[in-house]
Amino acid sequence: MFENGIIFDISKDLYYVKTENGNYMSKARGVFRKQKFSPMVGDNVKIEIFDDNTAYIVEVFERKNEILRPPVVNVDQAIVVFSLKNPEISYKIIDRYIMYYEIMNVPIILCLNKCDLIGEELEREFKSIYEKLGYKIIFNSVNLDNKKLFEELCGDKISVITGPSGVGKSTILNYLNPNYNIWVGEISNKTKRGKHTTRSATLYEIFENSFIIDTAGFTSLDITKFIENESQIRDAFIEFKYNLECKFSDCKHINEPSCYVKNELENGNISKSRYDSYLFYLNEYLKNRRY
Ligand SMILES: Nc1nc2c(ncn2[C@@H]2O[C@H](COP(=O)(O)OP(=O)(O)OP(=O)(O)O)[C@@H](O)[C@H]2O)c(=O)[nH]1
Ligand SMILES: [Zn+2]
Repeated sequence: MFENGIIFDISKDLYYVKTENGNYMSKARGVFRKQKFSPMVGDNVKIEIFDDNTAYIVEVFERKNEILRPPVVNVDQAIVVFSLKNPEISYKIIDRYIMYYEIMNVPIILCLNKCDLIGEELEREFKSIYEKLGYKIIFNSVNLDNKKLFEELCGDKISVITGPSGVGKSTILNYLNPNYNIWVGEISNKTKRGKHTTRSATLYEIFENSFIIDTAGFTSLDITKFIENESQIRDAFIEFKYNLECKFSDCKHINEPSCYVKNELENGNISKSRYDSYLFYLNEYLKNRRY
């Protein structure tokens, strides 16, 4: 019997696959190993289930994308959670997350959490920088009921939820689904889940058919490893996309004459904090890259 499903967890060489009819613990056919191909969390797969209840992945369908941190494929969006108080997350760090997911080609939703702790002025400053970039922004706190909004944004999608430690990611997930950190379901072909030590990323079904991956934050060094060239950094700042209007088509927007970005910076249309982040991460990359 064949069924299609999605890998929601991996432990050693066991793949946990959710299909319409249940969850199956599967092995991968040897052919994948020979091709040095590893099925990943988020993969859409075909499994073959035998009478003795063993299951094997026989086919992995084409991937939409693949991100490295956390190691997941077919991600629809990243929800970047941060706070401006308790902890006070700097714009530079927010920009690091944005940059990373832009480079990974994953749509971004910003979630300013703990809104109850910040005054109007700080909120206004934040809005003046980030609203004009065009990212969806969720203003959230424990006092606000944003369940519907999250449901709408996450419906039928695989979302990564990420952000620095302590900003309230677990609180959000628990609020959205009080069972979120409990095992997602029974395994149809085994009674015990078995030892589960090498967990790297797990899809949780936060709402029906809406998966979320909770992931810890990352450091800037992690990012430098994934960047292949400096223009990727420039292009990750989406308001710099007017490259064509710079005199030089490969303008880095630093010292070049007739630079649209520097012009916009002077006019106040591009935020100084964003431009500073760009210079900061560009320098960091140039310092750390391996030749
Ligand atoms: N004032 C306020 N505090 C909050 C809010 N949301 C969460 N907290 C508190 O912030 C602290 C950290 O929340 P967590 O949900 O554990 O944060 P996290 O992002 O999951 O942290 P890590 O597990 O370290 O990644 C807890 O003490 C929460 O009670 C909020 O909206 N307002
Ligand atoms: Zn320029």
